[in-house]
Amino acid sequence: MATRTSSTPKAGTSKTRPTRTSAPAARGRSGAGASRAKASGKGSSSSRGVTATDAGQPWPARLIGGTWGALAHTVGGGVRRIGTDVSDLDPEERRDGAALFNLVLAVFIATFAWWGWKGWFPDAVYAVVNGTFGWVSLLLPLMLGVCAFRLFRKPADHRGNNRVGIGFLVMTFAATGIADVLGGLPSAAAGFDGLRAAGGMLGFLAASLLAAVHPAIPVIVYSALAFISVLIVTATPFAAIPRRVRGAWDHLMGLDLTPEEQDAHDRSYLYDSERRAQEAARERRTKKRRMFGKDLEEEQGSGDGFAGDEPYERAVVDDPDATAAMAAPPAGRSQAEAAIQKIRAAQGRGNEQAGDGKPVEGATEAIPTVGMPAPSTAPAVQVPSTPVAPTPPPTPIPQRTEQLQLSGDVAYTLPSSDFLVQGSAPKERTEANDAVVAALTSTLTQFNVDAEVTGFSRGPTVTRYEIELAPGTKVEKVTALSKNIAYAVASSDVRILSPIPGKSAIGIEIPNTDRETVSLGDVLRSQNARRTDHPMVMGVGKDVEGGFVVANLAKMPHLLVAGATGAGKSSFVNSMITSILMRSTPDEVRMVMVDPKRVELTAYEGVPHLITPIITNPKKAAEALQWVVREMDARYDDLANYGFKHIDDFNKAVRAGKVVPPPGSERKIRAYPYLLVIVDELADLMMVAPRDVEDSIVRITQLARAAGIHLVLATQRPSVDVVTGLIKANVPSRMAFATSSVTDSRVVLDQPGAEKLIGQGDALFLPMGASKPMRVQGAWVSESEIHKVVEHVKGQLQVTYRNDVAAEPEKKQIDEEIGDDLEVLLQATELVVTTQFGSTSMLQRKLRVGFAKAGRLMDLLESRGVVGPSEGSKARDVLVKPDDLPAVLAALRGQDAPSSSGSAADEALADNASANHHLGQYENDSPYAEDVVARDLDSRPQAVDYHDGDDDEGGEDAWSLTGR
Ligand SMILES: Nc1ncnc2c1ncn2[C@@H]1O[C@H](COP(=O)(O)OP(=O)(O)OP(=O)(O)O)[C@@H](O)[C@H]1O
Repeated sequence: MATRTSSTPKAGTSKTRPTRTSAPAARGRSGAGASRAKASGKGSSSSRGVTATDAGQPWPARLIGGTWGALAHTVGGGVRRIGTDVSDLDPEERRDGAALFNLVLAVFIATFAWWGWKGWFPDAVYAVVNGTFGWVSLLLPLMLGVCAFRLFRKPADHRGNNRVGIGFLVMTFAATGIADVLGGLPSAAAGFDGLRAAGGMLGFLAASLLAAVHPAIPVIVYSALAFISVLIVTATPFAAIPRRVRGAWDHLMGLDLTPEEQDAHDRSYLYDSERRAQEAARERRTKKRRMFGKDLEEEQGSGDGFAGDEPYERAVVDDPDATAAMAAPPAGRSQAEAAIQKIRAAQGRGNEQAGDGKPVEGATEAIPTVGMPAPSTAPAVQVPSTPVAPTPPPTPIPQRTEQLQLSGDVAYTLPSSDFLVQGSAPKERTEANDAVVAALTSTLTQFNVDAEVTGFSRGPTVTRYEIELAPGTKVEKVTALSKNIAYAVASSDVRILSPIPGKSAIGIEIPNTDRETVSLGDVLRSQNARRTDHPMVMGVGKDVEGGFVVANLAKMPHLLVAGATGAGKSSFVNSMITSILMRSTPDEVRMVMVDPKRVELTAYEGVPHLITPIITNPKKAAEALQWVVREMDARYDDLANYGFKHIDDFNKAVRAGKVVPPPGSERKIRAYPYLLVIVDELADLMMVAPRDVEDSIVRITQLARAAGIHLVLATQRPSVDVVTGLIKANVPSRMAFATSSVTDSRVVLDQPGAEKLIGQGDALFLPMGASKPMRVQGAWVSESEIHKVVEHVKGQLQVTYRNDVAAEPEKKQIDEEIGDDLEVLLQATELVVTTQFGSTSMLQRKLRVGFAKAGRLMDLLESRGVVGPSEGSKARDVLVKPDDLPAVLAALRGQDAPSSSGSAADEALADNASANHHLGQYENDSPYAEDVVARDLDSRPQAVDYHDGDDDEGGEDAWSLTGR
């Protein structure tokens, strides 16, 4: 029996291929293509009549081939029409010749096996068939008939057809084995007559050996095999057997389920993994926006929607009619014309739906941006004829399950989701998209590329058009056309993805001429954001398929944000901070903001999540990073002392009351908040203290994850001197906005791409662990929204700043830094101060040290205020007078300074003294009691310093557990 008599060699073997989309064109093309088509058996000569190569055959062969093909095609058309109105298929797909062969064989065997046709020819064939299969030959016409039917109806389902064929082979073999046993296990001596009455020759071979061991064995083995063969033929996994059996029973009893019930029923039977895969596929489908929308209502009605988000995440599924129209345009009309017509027809249907009792509300609403210049792209151009999803009413973000009770019994209310406005409804398809499809299609046709635009996913900024290649067409043929495509669609920002990750299709991302703004409110209200109430989750934006993207900053665990001026970095940082303010209390997340540009983050001044005023001085910022390192070390100490690996576990244990201070300690142990350190311009910091900043960043990024400390570094200068190799290696997540060069893109993402972005929030997001960046349109939050959120948050709690964050590092730190170099540093100080000449090469010569060591000494001198900053090849300014030398040397040695004049040395000494004093406090278990600076003495409760012990109770700092 044959499931497929002519196999299909991969068309990649041929240079030209008769296009799927146009059979007449294929016939008109080169003889090579046509002959290959024949060899392939695809719609072989049988179904397509005489081809060019047929012409080389003798006429009787041509006549038979042509007649067979015509007959097969007629029968195939008839079979396909049973129960449907589809009588024809793409000639490339048909297998009518093979199907007819199966059918003829089935009928022929039936004539003598079922109907007892006699004669020398049927008798001879019957003897062979019956002698081989025994009475199982009675089943053969049935099996062949099923195969023929499938081949006529589903010729392209190769896997299914092969499965059924293999299933029937197994079934035949098993049945002959059983028939042999039931026929009394005839011996070979019984001759053909004996075997024909049982399982034939095949049955004898199958059963005799097993029956020699025990007659029951072949019955058991072949019954099992027969059962398995039924499962193969019916494509029934073991897990689905009960469901199928029950389904069959219900069908017999007339208790069939409705499609919805069936769906629910199916799910309850599927294994978890299968269900998850199904749900993932369903989710993907719902996100996907296809060009040839079938029936939006139908998809929505299938019960796949997600509460509150359906209009955003709704999918438009393929319309086979539309695809068919693309595939086979009417003769005399170009492919592009046919596509456009089909699109218009589909669009008309979409409009009908929109008008069908479902008013399109809010479709033309743009995001109100009160009090600030609207983003240049904000109001999306409305195309009246475009089907638009109705905008859902904003659903409030559900109440957090956890009681938002701050330390000190202060109830804290998160800002209402109403503060963030609702964006305009996303569009599935606009006329601009249709125009691009037509342009792409005609470009492919003009350059004779055998490929077609099979769909597109419209995102807010760009649309990704999907192009599928005909077998044998090289990917390079499309990628080489990038300039022509850019020309055709009149956009220089065309980005080609080959392939689209996870798909056998090329993606062409083309900016929308009618782009849309993504409102942060919509992102935070999306299902993705609601799935978790993790306080560090931020709204990122929307991907190219229009799906909402949210990210957990705690999992990144550190993020580099880069892009040219005006590309959207600051807007992203704003969205990030606003997300945090919307979702977290100051007990959960604290922030350190560094804003050397002084204008970007001022709106957040005074929010209780801050632990220090917004730092604008780069030098102070570098110091703040050092504080973060100390903070991290302190947290690690606690983790180590209490035996936890991550701050989350520690916090959980604290909340459960399982962390108790050691006996004798009066410390009150509190959960540590996440600490988010945001640097809005890294370049400014790297200019003042490159080594210190790099050291701190590297140390933080290497270790801080477990301590709940996360860094976000933004820069508009992603060059190697700002984003050094060390920083890059330790900041795994990247968000690249449009960069000015491919070199910059490589610095941020390690690959090109960002230089092709189109600015204004268009970004490539490469979260930790991802191999390919994801294109997103960043979420937009307006100044007025930020203002509302900030006002609310400030109204809840009064900010409490610590004053040690941007302070000079402690003496202990200094000692550690100097390490074994104290002696040589003292000599260097003496030398520089007495000569008043701050030259590194002088230190090299006089102290006989290498260049690196001399440079380090000079840096140490700078950090202690002895010399000024480096001025290139010039000697540094010496800031200490020779008179002050003893005091400075004493300070370096860590000794008490003799009081003297108010010079830099004095200040150094004073700093040291204060550091000592500070340390003393630290050792006395109340280090930060005085650090809590209340800025505002109004009636609001104060944000509690999470390290602060309770003064009255003589509380101990969270990390002074060991009584240091
Ligand atoms: N996500 C967004 N959606 C819509 N428009 C945006 C978005 N992000 C930025 N824009 C537009 O781009 C302009 C510049 O953005 P932004 O100030 O964030 O750029 P930047 O990269 O921070 O620039 P700079 O480095 O000069 O501060 C904004 O004023 C706004 O009009």
